[in-house]
Amino acid sequence: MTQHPTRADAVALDLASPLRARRELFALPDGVVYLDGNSLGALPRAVAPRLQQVVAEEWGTGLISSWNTADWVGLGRRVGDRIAPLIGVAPGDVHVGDSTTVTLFKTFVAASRLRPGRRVVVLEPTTFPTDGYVAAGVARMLDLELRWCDPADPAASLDEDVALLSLTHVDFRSGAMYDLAALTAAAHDAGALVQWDLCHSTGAVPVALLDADADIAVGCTYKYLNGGPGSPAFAWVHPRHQAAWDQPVTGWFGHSRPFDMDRAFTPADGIARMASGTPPVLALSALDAALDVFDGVSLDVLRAASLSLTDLFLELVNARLGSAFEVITPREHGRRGSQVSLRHEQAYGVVQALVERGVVGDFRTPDVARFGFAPLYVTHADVFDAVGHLVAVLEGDEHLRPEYTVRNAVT
Ligand SMILES: Cc1ncc(COP(=O)(O)O)c(C=O)c1O
Ligand SMILES: Nc1c(O)cccc1C(=O)C[C@H](N)C(=O)O
Repeated sequence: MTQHPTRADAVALDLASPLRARRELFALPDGVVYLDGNSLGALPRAVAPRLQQVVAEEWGTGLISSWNTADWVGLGRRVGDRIAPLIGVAPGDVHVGDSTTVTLFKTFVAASRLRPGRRVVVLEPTTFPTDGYVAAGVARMLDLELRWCDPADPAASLDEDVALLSLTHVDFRSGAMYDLAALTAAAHDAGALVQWDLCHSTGAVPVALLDADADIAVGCTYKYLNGGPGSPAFAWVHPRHQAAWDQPVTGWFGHSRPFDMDRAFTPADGIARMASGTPPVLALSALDAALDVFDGVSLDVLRAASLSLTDLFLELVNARLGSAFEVITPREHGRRGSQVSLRHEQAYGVVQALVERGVVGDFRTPDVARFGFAPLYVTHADVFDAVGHLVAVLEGDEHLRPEYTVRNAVT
């Protein structure tokens, strides 16, 4: 095998990293190398005390008055304001409150209604399944046509019938990243709107929605934003579309004056009309505390750290494992998110054997081992150790254990 960086080299990179103090903001278990932050982010230390305070004081003592005294009503907007700089938009334009799936339902419907003469919604077939399921449901409901594009060239599917191009910025399986600005421009050239699913980019990859002149974006907050299992998703709608934005779940929290209890629905101004029902205050509080870890972090520094980690992983895999795996993540920086995916016939066994050794990645059917590199808490030493365990798993045939022939893990 070829020469490769040593563990001392990896530690030196960690010591030189401007983010080195950030890892201490997370409560990671000892002895675990956590490379699954692209599925569920680690726990920031600030979350438990904040939840304790919200439960005991705001809920327990403040009771109903906390809607006003603790401004529970404005919590979603405040959290949205903290996500805004991470996706390159202005504060006041980000809604946080529902699951990604429900948010996508609202945005698919509202976006299609902005282009009434056009009947086609374009998606890449490699998208995360929920995006496709929701788009199909909306297409059935509104009598639209779903058009699956060539993932390598989504722009080729655009024509004068397309209302919306909806793409996932970073692919959940391969970690490949689309050129957000170029594809936004291509959609606009065809007279279509563009929606970006930012689940796998927000908090790890700089996103510049306003600079790119995008129309709509949706993303979850439990991956690189570390909001915790099931934390609410965000939605951004370009201000030019907000006045005409007509989302289908017109509940009282999206009303301009909810407590007037009017019979008629009058949507709130701006992005606030994306709300439907009572916001998930405990989940929003956890997310609010979790976002502290991004305070003072520049997106360029975050990106440099992410690329340094994925570069090192790729270099070590290449040098120490040769052709044992097919790397399905693009090697060009401009096309790579913050994960590396390796194809192997026994990928499930590989991932399970690694978990046994304390290295947590995940498996995606049928043959992909996925490793996410959350730049705020994954270190270069983690990367070095993970590859060492990967080598040991293959050398010891640990991935071939009979118990791994049945796939029974859900994540
Ligand atoms: C690209 C993408 N979209 C949507 C989702 C999921 O939606 P939800 O948060 O509703 O489970 C995921 C992951 O779970 C995802 O990776
Ligand atoms: N949201 C998840 C869940 O509730 C359970 C297990 C995994 C997830 C995920 O987020 C999966 C993830 N979106 C993926 O990229 O595969």
